[in-house]
Amino acid sequence: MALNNKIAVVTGAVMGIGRAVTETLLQHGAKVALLDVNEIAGKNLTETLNQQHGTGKALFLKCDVQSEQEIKDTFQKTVETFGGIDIVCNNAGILNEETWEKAVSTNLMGVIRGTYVGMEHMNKLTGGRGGVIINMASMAGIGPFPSCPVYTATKHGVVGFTRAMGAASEASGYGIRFNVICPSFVQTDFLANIPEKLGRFSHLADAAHKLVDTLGILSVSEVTECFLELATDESKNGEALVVFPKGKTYAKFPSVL
Ligand SMILES: NC(=O)C1=CN([C@@H]2O[C@H](COP(=O)(O)OP(=O)(O)OC[C@H]3O[C@@H](n4cnc5c(N)ncnc54)[C@H](O)[C@@H]3O)[C@@H](O)[C@H]2O)C=CC1
Ligand SMILES: CC/C=C\CC(=O)/C=C/C=C\C=C\C=C\[C@@H](O)[C@@H](O)C/C=C\CCC(=O)O
Repeated sequence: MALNNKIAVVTGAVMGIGRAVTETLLQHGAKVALLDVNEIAGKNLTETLNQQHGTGKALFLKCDVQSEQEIKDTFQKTVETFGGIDIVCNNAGILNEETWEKAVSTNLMGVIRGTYVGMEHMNKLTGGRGGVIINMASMAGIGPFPSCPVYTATKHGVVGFTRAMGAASEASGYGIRFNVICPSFVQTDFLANIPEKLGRFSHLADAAHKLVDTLGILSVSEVTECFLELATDESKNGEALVVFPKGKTYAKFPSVL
């Protein structure tokens, strides 16, 4: 699928990986709705992006992915402004083992909300034109990360949900592909103040830092390369693409059938 003139929604679009995904989409000729809780930074970034890529290419919409109503309203506004939705990147996520219910609501439920509302506009069976939904998990969605069990659970949930949606789409004819990216550590503000975010597991912060040293740190562009591959390669559906500094690989899962 070529990205030129496609319409995309990115959650958590103002910082880090989401911002890089947004910039990549714009560079490839797509129009992008940037959804984020950070209104001031979001408006500033969008002004800059429209100067770089052309007026009206980027649209900032304040949205907390914890709210189904805000997701519905902002996706609707995207359709009214740009004329449809072809690509959704459910990227917004947090690390906080203390306020763990907020982490579940943001990281897992936010992805499910964004997927289901995205489908309302994209499903070929209900008048949409199909497209691709790419969710942001983590390597912690493939293997356990002892210092953050709830974060691990949310990311395992995102991987399982995306794979199941890929199979459901194929079986139902939605015309939408569903894929998930599982990066190891990425150079963003997310990695700041890790011990404070681990709550009752803050005593495992040193082990987490050692894992960062062992695995190394990815640049956001290594993640956007994965995004581009999953967005443009029409053969990819229900895939989990794992990326770490040594390279990227499609995850293989045990089959019970
Ligand atoms: N940085 C890393 O090492 C890794 C990050 N990830 C995942 O990538 C995704 C993005 O992470 P980063 O860019 O590193 O984080 P970041 O903290 O740099 O940026 C996150 C963005 O999401 C926004 N956001 C947070 N909560 C939100 C909410 N409820 N609704 C809407 N927007 C919200 C923030 O305002 C910010 O703009 C997350 O899902 C994270 O779990 C996965 C693997 C590694
Ligand atoms: C602290 C969280 C920071 C970033 C979030 C993120 O999503 C990054 C994840 C990066 C890598 C995750 C790797 C998980 C690997 C597991 O499967 C195990 O192999 C790790 C086992 C032990 C690690 C040592 C420890 O933390 O105790």
